[in-house]
Amino acid sequence: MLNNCQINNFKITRQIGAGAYGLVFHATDVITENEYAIKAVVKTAGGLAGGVADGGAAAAAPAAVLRTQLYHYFKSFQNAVFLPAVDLASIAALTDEQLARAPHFRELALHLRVHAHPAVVTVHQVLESPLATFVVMDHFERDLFTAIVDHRHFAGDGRRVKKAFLQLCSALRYCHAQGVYHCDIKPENVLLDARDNVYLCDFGLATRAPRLPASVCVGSSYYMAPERVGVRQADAAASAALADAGAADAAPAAPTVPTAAGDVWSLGVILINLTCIRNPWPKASIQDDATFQYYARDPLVLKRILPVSNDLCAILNAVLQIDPLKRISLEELASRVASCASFTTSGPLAHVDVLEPRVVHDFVAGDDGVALRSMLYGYLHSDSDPEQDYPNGQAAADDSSDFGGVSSVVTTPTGSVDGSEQRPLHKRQLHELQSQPFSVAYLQLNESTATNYSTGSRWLPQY
Ligand SMILES: Nc1ncnc2c1ncn2[C@@H]1O[C@H](COP(=O)(O)OP(=O)(O)OP(=O)(O)O)[C@@H](O)[C@H]1O
Repeated sequence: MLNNCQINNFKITRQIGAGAYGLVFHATDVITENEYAIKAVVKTAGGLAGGVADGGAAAAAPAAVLRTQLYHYFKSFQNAVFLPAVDLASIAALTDEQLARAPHFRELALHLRVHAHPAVVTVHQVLESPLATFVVMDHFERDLFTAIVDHRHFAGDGRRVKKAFLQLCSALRYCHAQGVYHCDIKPENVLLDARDNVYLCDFGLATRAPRLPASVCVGSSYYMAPERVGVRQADAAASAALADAGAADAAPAAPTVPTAAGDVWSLGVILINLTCIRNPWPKASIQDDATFQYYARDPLVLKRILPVSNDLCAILNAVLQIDPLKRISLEELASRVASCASFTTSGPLAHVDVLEPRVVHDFVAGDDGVALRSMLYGYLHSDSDPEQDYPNGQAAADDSSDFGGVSSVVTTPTGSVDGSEQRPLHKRQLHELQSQPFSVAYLQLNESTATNYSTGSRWLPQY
């Protein structure tokens, strides 16, 4: 419907995405013919449809509402608008107080703090209109989910798996070093270029809080760490029982949990996706998920439910530590994956190349060596990163303010949302979902609120 509308020198050619917070379009620069993705983010404090204050009426189809508004906006200017660009550095430098007054810049501000890393999608311009902010980014044809599941792109190539994974480790380590925690690491939020380089995107759930209260539930359910799923009474009791039996590493519920460790867990699930084309469980909850309960009792159960080698199982056990304080660091994870000789018990990934440091360097440096220093951050800096160290009993920099007091934010594995229910988030709004073919809905505003959980995914574990 917005095809052939033009913003400055960018001609919109088609819509390529719709999420909780905006619409994404493919666009071509009419001068250079370069391709871009342009994300339109609505400029209201409540998000796409005004938040819960409107009783959910406008929230029925937020993407459609924005699309219609944009249609009329462009039409009133004969389909060509000329918009001022906002200085990127000034957005990145916005303080929390300023972002509270301009919440539509929040995701962008965090993204801009880390987009210098070659494995993070680059933002080129931010254009302001009265209706929406338009974010002009690099465009990539496919995401990691499509490459893994639909194209089986990684199924037979261990070096390709390692390249993608090591680049992700490097990107995430860079984000954490900049004090940005993604909180929604999943294949749908990783884009892929024709040379198999990966690019992290969608900082819509990112936060600068190094620790979050254990009651904050944020992320996409398949990829959420157990401490992110939310500690409820029943889980705490089950954990305690397991701990009493000496059967698990389960720790008693902590008041806050390290945010970075949640991202590391999600990477562990992505490693399973890349090597096994499966997810281990729909949700890392002892109470709600029988498979995860088995895993909590015996981590070696991974070898029974997935075709993983002993080597990979050991790595996964180090990543998927139930206690976030015991989880492996990103540096160690990258190093162990680089030197892993076997991912699976049989098939093409049963024997994979052990990577020499030079090859790792090439993989993470990118073809053109752009921003080599930041790319290599995770490999060349041996000094510990304060954001990554979580000694027991450390004074908690507890901060759930990024989540607007809302304790639960869960996105769909598909990355798309159809807006059947909404709640405020990041002083914008959430959510969603249910009717998508493999969506997961899970909204929990506090411990007493009923949980709504459904799934029907291509990712469903097959044992
Ligand atoms: N740079 C890009 N190149 C190509 N496609 C993109 C790009 N950025 C986003 N997309 C597409 O648009 C979709 C939605 O983008 P994004 O995830 O940033 O929006 P969102 O509103 O935060 O979505 P969600 O609520 O589902 O997380 C993505 O799943 C992806 O398919």
